[in-house]
Amino acid sequence: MTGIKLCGLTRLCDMEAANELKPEYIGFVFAAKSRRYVTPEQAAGLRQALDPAILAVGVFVNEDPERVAELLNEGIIDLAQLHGNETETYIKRLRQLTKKPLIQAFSVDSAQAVMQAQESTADYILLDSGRGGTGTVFDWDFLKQIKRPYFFAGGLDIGNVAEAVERFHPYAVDVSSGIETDGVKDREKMRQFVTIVRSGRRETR
Ligand SMILES: O=C(O)c1ccccc1NCC(=O)[C@H](O)[C@H](O)COP(=O)(O)O
Repeated sequence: MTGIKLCGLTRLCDMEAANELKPEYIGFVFAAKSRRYVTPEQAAGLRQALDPAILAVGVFVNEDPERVAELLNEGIIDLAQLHGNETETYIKRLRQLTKKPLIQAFSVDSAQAVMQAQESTADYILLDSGRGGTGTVFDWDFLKQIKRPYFFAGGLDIGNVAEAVERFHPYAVDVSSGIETDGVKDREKMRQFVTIVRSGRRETR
């Protein structure tokens, strides 16, 4: 069954929605330039309100590995998502600092990018359209090449996620912009997104 990651959650009410919907993962964005940025202190508070069965992913862009490891080892997050230009050397360094799992994000703009993603030594790969959290869809035809399980991201929403799951059977789908209205998470869109993925089809009502 395809897993679900609801990314860019920032508020206590988002935790309540997640607890009700039970995605496998939620994401906190620690990239300072993001409008979804949360401080480690905010994330720690939100994490306390989160059902412990749901894994919390920290999203980082070229962050100091020491800082990433600190959040993992303190238990504020369960996995780190590397969403910048992190290299294999960076991953090796992070492995020395923590045993927690890593997700490496790749921007899918060519078949070559997909091949490069497959070679990653991270525990998981995430295929996205670019910088992250932009709501932009990439050319899904590039996914025909891939032979490794992946998080499928980039512009997914309640209108296209059923097709994404049906055609590609990803390890998990990842959404942020598609479950927002006017820049904040929308509980009803979150609910619809989760229902569609779980049932494998679009809601009729
Ligand atoms: O959300 C952000 O602002 C962000 C900033 C920098 C790096 C990553 C970021 N978000 C990651 C995600 O939200 C998801 O992993 C993914 O990109 C899906 O986003 P969307 O296309 O908006 O559904």
